[in-house]
Amino acid sequence: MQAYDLSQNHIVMPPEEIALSTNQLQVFYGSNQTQSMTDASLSFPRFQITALIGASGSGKSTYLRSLNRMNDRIARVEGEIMYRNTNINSRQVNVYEVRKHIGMVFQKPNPFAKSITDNITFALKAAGITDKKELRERVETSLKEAALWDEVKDDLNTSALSLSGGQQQRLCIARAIAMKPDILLLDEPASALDPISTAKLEMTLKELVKNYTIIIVTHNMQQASRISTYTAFFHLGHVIEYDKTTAIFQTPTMQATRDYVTGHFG
Ligand SMILES: Nc1ncnc2c1ncn2[C@@H]1O[C@H](COP(=O)(O)OP(=O)(O)OP(=O)(O)O)[C@@H](O)[C@H]1O
Repeated sequence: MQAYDLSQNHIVMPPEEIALSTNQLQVFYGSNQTQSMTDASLSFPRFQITALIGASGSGKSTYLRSLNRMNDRIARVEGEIMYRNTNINSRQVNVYEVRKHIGMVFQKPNPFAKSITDNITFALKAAGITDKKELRERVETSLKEAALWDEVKDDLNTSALSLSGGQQQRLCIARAIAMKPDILLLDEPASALDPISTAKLEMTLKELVKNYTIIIVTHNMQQASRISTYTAFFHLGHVIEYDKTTAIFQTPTMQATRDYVTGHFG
């Protein structure tokens, strides 16, 4: 692979209101503390979709998972993660509170082996919501927001495992937004889906971004350019370039970005 100068980068500060930002985020894995993320400083604009792109192993998931402290048990994460004027990477901050505000959807749909309703109410009940009417309303609202309601409204008590992969992934989105988060993190949410389910998921994300700030890891560059406003390009644990998606794909500043988006990478 061609060696790029990793000390150089091009990172813009979006002019919009910022929902979440990281300052010099560094991640170290394992007993020998291998550094997998170096000084990632990015700001994510509110009510926009930001895509994280880069080759396999470039650190996209490592970075994404750090944002709601999913790496706590497997890595040492240094640096600041600023959310509502608080550094949520501080040990004093309760991770369960963080995850109420910053929800996550994973690569493979992972509904619980429970009914559609129970998938959504499980975390709500654990958070102390017991009022039946409120639970019913939250189920309906979140399924509508995740564009799944019309397909499942007559089968709410059937097993979530009987849904198609695309429906399961939208159920996982519904489950995440039932907690009324501010920010949704999605780690390659369409990688296990067929093109029709992928298109439906993308349409859902375009609707959701009216109410949520979305950060999505994707391997699919067409997907990044279809749905995101901003894109960050990662390489070997470094953020090389962060800019408007149109700039990243049409007029990238850095050689590594140019090579990656034109398929001349490696
Ligand atoms: N749990 C872990 N323990 C040790 N090293 C890890 C762990 N998870 C990731 N890494 C390492 O961190 C680096 C970045 O991996 P990461 O999964 O974040 O990249 P990625 O860009 O998301 O890749 P992919 O697109 O294949 O998912 C890699 O070198 C990987 O081996």
